[in-house]
Amino acid sequence: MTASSSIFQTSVDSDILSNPLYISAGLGLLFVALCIAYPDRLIGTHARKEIKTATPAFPLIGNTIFALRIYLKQRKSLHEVLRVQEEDGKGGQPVTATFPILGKRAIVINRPEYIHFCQKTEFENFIKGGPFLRAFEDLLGSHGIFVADGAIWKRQRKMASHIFSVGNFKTYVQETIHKDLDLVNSLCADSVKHNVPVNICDVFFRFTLSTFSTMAFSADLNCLPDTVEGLKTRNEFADAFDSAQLVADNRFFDPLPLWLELFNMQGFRMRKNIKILRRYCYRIIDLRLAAQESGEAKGAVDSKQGKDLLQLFMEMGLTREELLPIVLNFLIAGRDTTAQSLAWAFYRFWQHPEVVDKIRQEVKEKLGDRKLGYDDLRSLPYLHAAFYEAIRLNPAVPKNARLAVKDTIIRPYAGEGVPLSRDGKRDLPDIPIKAGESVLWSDWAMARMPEIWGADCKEYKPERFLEPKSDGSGEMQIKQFPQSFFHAFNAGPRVCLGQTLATFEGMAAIAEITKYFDIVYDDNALKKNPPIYADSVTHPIENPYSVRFKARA
Ligand code: HEM
Repeated sequence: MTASSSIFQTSVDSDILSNPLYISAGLGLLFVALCIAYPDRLIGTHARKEIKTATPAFPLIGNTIFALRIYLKQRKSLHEVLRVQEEDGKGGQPVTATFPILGKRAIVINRPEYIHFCQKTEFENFIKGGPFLRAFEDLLGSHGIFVADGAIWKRQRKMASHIFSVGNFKTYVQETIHKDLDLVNSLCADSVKHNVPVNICDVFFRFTLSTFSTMAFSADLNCLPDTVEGLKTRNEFADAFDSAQLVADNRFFDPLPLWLELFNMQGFRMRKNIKILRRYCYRIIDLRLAAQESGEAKGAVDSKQGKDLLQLFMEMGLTREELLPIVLNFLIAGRDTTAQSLAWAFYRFWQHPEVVDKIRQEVKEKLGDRKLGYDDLRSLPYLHAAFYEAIRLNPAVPKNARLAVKDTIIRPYAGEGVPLSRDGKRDLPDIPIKAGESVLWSDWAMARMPEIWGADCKEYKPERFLEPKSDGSGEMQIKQFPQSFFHAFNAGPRVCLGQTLATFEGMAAIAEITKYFDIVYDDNALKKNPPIYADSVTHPIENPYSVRFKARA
């Protein structure tokens, strides 16, 4: 090449580079090429042809708008998951979505067969990981049982399992729950006396907070009054806890970096809530530390009823600061889940008064004037079924996710004991998943899928949980579904630790309240304004309802 032609060439190049028309055309071409390469998925993600993509999906941003609508509260998360399942995953098929959250790709696995694989067959490969840390670390710490993985989680689980021993149930747990139910009954009687309605959802929250803090921390928080007047004192801890959970849940759908919370309302709210919660929990911990020093920590370390949860963790040598997230993690588990389940159950009772009649009849026949004891759990199958059916339709943890540690193929029929679809069909594909991507499921959506629960899945039918005993007596017993089928209590090594406690507490509360009182619902209010869920980590009622009570003769 001659010197003149090279000078000529350079000037043409620089002309192209400085000509806005050429630059725009080049960028336009690049954009079109990228849109062709990523027609319905987030830029940089791998194609996943085996599974359908959730709608709406756009070139380069994938399903970001889907997540943003939930984040901005324009759509309700559970309804969106169900819509995607019904429209894009017809017949209960898996669906996938890409967005700048949950490892850039989530695969919706709303089927027991997939859940079994991720929570049992390859449990070690599907962890809580980054998304949970991002949402919860400032609130629940990185070491709390709900957030931790691996050895830290295992240690906490082992330690906590001690308080759920049968011995503990037959003494301390049973006694504490009935003591608090006596307070609930006095409260209901007081509302009859003054003929005033009571926010029953609030009463359940106070009841479970009171019983759990007594059982786990031997702390009386004075949050459960025995008069209607007492309900006027708001529970600062509960308010802060509810608000913090709403923020934590929103973070799962927030595509922006978390440090922006330093400057926005969401961050401000969270910091304020955490301050209140810490103050409250430190009160519980400091009371114990003081009692220990003065030798007064009697109930907590009494060998007859076993050590309470706080004592068990203290003996691990944890500091005051390390104990804080443990107290919070267990409070969220012990308070919210059971209280919300009871609030939804009593709403179902409004829709199905015949269920209450059957519960009363069973309780009268089997218990007479006795209070429900741990040994009675098996002899009240209808009450049990009525509570579980309410939990099926309104599970306390309505959606959940896990992160894949390494590349794998999710095989829906791997291994023994895999629960198959209702008709025993093998109708699901294998799903390849890459390290860092997420699986997502919703027990709330699964409860509404005919492929899992049959054509009447959306109806409240306790009979679903009943089957005849095999001894030919004609008596009924509670039906045992595989964990990944009736999945409201989770499955595999991380199955709910408090299932028996929650079952006992819920059944005892329903038995006691319906024994002594008729519940008078405000039909007009409930028809006009039926309970809807708030998008949260658990499943609270956004618009709690009130009832009146009438003493039964
Ligand atoms: C109806 C009431 C309840 C329901 C539906 C329920 C449901 C669940 C679910 C779905 C999980 C799994 C969460 C996850 O891993 O992401 C879980 C875990 C757990 N639950 Fe429950 N729960 C209930 C009541 C309770 C109660 C009363 C306690 C008492 C402390 C409790 C203690 C726990 C604990 C400690 C875990 C963590 C287990 C682990 O990760 O190893 N739960 N529960």
